[in-house]
Amino acid sequence: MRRTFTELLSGITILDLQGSGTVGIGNICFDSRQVKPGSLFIAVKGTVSDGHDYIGKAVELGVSAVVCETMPAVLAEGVSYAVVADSAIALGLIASEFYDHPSESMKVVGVTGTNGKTTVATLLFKLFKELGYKVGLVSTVENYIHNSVVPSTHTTPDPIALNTLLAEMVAAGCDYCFMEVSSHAVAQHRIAGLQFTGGVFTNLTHDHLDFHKTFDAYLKAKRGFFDSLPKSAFALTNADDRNGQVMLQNTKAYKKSYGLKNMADFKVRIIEDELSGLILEIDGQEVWFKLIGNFNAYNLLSVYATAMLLEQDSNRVLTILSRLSSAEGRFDYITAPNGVIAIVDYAHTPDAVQNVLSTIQSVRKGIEQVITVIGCGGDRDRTKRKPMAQIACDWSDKVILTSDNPRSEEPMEIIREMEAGVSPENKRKVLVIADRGEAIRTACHLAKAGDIILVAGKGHEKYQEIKGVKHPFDDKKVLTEQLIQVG
Ligand SMILES: CC(=O)N[C@H]1[C@@H](OP(=O)(O)OP(=O)(O)OC[C@H]2O[C@@H](n3ccc(=O)[nH]c3=O)[C@H](O)[C@@H]2O)O[C@H](CO)[C@@H](O)[C@@H]1O[C@H](C)C(=O)N[C@@H](C)C(=O)N[C@H](CCC(=O)O)C(=O)O
Ligand SMILES: Nc1ncnc2c1ncn2[C@@H]1O[C@H](COP(=O)(O)OP(=O)(O)OP(=O)(O)O)[C@@H](O)[C@H]1O
Ligand SMILES: N[C@H](CCC[C@H](N)C(=O)O)C(=O)O
Ligand SMILES: [Mg+2]
Repeated sequence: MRRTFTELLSGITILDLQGSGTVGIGNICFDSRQVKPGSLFIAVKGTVSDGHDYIGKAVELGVSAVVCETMPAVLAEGVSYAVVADSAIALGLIASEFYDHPSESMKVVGVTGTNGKTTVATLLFKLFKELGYKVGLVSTVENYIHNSVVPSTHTTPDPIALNTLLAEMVAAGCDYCFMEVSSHAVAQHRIAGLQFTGGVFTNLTHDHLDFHKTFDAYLKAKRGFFDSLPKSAFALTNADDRNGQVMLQNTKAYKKSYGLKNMADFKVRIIEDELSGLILEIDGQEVWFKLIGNFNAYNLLSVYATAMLLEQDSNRVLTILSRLSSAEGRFDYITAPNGVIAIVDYAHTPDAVQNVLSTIQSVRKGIEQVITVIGCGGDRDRTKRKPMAQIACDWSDKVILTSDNPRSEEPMEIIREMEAGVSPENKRKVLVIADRGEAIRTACHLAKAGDIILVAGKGHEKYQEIKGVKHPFDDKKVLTEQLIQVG
């Protein structure tokens, strides 16, 4: 794929151009550490550093052209430079152009919200595959190009990685792509230039305030996704979420809603919510689903509604959906030979912890203990720590506070911040064991037949990040080894 510099900039206002606009570009990049000779380097301002500081390095490594927001004081001979108002937006548009607008050659549906994105996007991916389509998936757990897995690094990748993936999906003949749209991705314009057929909103609760600073800024980032949808797209919102309507305030897309409580275009009624699954009434039909918990009634309904908006057959959709299991590490449970039930769940926000624990309360028989093992991620929203610990204590009989991914932080410091959320009357329930493996094993030793262990926060993750090193770690593996040994 070789294009001229100005061809790649089509649709972008160039504020200043120095050098030739017709220079051929063989590759695009935004990281000086990945420059290949003949590339176009796009300088983006980041959260840690500023790509503009690496223009000199990129030029040394042989780039042919540079896109930036301020013209460098010294220009290298034979290199072309274009100044644009926002190079993060330009990066998205250039990446789409470079890969021939792959999002326009498929039906791409984006899913955004604090919790449930992976669950909804993955269910849609599995459903549409079973309906007979070729499908792509962009998600926190894994990306898929129909049957081939591409490891995931982010919930929503950077624009170049994203358009590369989408182009591969188009090349593989995919009809649909279901993708998670994180608030970071909207704020950093990772999705600029993509054409969506539809957008789905799950819910908005406390998360990522380290990055967005205020809840209002977080809300606006999520809403930005719907603001950018075209008239031809659908915008499907959760009618029961406090911010469900606000999300669609400015959208040009046609608005649809789903819900359990409030008036909505797509409605569901919970008939039964048990450990064996959910029985829901959707569109007048009673259907059993493998997924567990009230919150999954929302996820299933949004998947059903999306399929209806994409004009699929209602009966086939419900039949297939009823057979599907959830994404890996989402209410993933094992029953040990000694009768202990252990659940691994990716709950890493206060709302998710509350949802998963209230689900456990609603399905438990009565006398058994609920033992929760929980930590909070380092270098992420610190204000989640207190409420997550508080909710864990309020809804469990015993809580083991431990480490999640401490990243660069001191594990015990994070745990101390969590402990501040433990009320005096809950103190007796709490144990502190910083080593996550040890914490899980202790929970297994404490549990008796019928007891329920919840290991929250890391779900599918196969590593634990401590001081910049990712050590192999798998909650479910530790549980399985321990419970089979104990049992
Ligand atoms: C906070 C955040 O979102 N950071 C992302 C961001 O990095 P950054 O802004 O810190 O970049 P930076 O280091 O300041 O560098 C600025 C620019 O200079 C360039 N640079 C830098 C150094 C150098 O030597 N040469 C060079 O050219 C960089 O390539 C970049 O273009 O842009 C990078 C490239 O796209 C991302 O990899 C990085 O994700 C980091 C690793 C991350 O952990 N992100 C998380 C918080 C994230 O994005 N999470 C969301 C949501 C999760 C969810 O709830 O599901 C996600 O979508 O995954
Ligand atoms: N609709 C929902 N409402 C509230 N909580 C939910 C919902 N769906 C899932 N959860 C909870 O949130 C956890 C994460 O779910 P999921 O991975 O689907 O969300 P996500 O939005 O993709 O998260 P992330 O932002 O980390 O990618 C689940 O393990 C469950 O505890
Ligand atoms: N995508 C989420 C993942 C959090 C998972 C949790 N295990 C942690 O490390 O905090 C984030 O980047 O905030
Ligand atoms: Mg996700």
